[in-house]
Amino acid sequence: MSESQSKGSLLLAWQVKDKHCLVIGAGDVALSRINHLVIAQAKITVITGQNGNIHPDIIKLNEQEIYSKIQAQINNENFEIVCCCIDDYTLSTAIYYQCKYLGINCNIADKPHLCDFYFGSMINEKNLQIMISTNGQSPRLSKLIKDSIQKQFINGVDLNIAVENLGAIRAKLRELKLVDKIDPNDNLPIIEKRMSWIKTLTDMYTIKQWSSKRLLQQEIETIVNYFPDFPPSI
Ligand SMILES: C[C@@]1(CC(=O)O)C2=NC(=C\c3[nH]c(c(CCC(=O)O)c3CC(=O)O)Cc3[nH]c(c(CC(=O)O)c3CCC(=O)O)/C=C3\N/C(=C\2)[C@@H](CCC(=O)O)[C@]3(C)CC(=O)O)/[C@H]1CCC(=O)O
Ligand SMILES: NC(=O)c1ccc[n+]([C@@H]2O[C@H](COP(=O)([O-])OP(=O)(O)OC[C@H]3O[C@@H](n4cnc5c(N)ncnc54)[C@H](O)[C@@H]3O)[C@@H](O)[C@H]2O)c1
Repeated sequence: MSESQSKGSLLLAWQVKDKHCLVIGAGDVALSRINHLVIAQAKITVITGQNGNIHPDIIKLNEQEIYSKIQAQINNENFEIVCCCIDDYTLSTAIYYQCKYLGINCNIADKPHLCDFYFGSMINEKNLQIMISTNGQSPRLSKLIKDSIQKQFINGVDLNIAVENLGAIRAKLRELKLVDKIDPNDNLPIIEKRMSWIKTLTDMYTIKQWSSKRLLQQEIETIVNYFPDFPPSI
């Protein structure tokens, strides 16, 4: 890789649904980690301190039984990730090395050299998620950039409607169970055709147009039935 190429992190959409994730601490930072894990539908365990300093929203979530608050030993559990958000640097460092010993990926809040992954500023609009990272250079700037992107949702463009419309069209198209006329056992030509069709269709209308109206099931079917041709452009 040449020096001129940019360097950053590997930004992924980590699938932790139903996987066991551990949050240590119960303050503001722990709450933000928990909220991200709730959205990702993880199985969450929170270890709180013994001084009773638990964020009220964490208590509320627990009452809703969205996650289970139990005391757990890291050693006895197969955790997908560990998020440590406590105000005890010595203990955090020990937790980091214990996680490394056990091969668990972990994030020690605000200690970049003790993080296998960073949290970024997140926009969570149902299926549309946007993460901003400055790779540790300026978390506050990450937040400001996120806030400025988020204004798009307030200014009359609900991008999530575009996500839903195109998600539904893609799902309907795949339901058609198309087969290749030349070789019915070969799926590849159909996949190629389907991908190229959905790419062209997505590009035919602007993001604003895709966001302007939630399509009805019947309208989705009408659009998909044009395949391999296209509906008229607006
Ligand atoms: C984005 C966000 C996500 C989240 O935590 O959910 C996040 N920090 C947020 C806020 C924030 N954190 C800090 C401030 C004070 C102002 C400032 O410093 O700017 C503010 C601003 C505020 O509170 O408004 C202090 C701070 N943070 C780190 C250090 C250590 C260092 O720099 O060495 C210090 C200095 C501590 C000290 O001085 O001792 C380190 C990390 N913080 C990260 C993430 C990772 C890098 C992500 C990236 O670069 O994009 C990384 C590397 C590791 C991690 O923690 O995962 C969240 C915004 C949430 C939102 O969008 O609302
Ligand atoms: N990203 C940010 O905005 C930000 C701001 C300030 C601090 N921080 C960093 O993140 C850490 C947590 O921040 P916070 O604002 O949530 O702090 P906080 O003081 O609100 O919460 C700390 C939590 O850790 C718990 N705790 C302490 N020792 C524990 C132990 N041995 N076992 C289990 N739990 C224990 C406490 O009970 C408390 O719930 C800070 O220490 C700091 O390193 C981050």
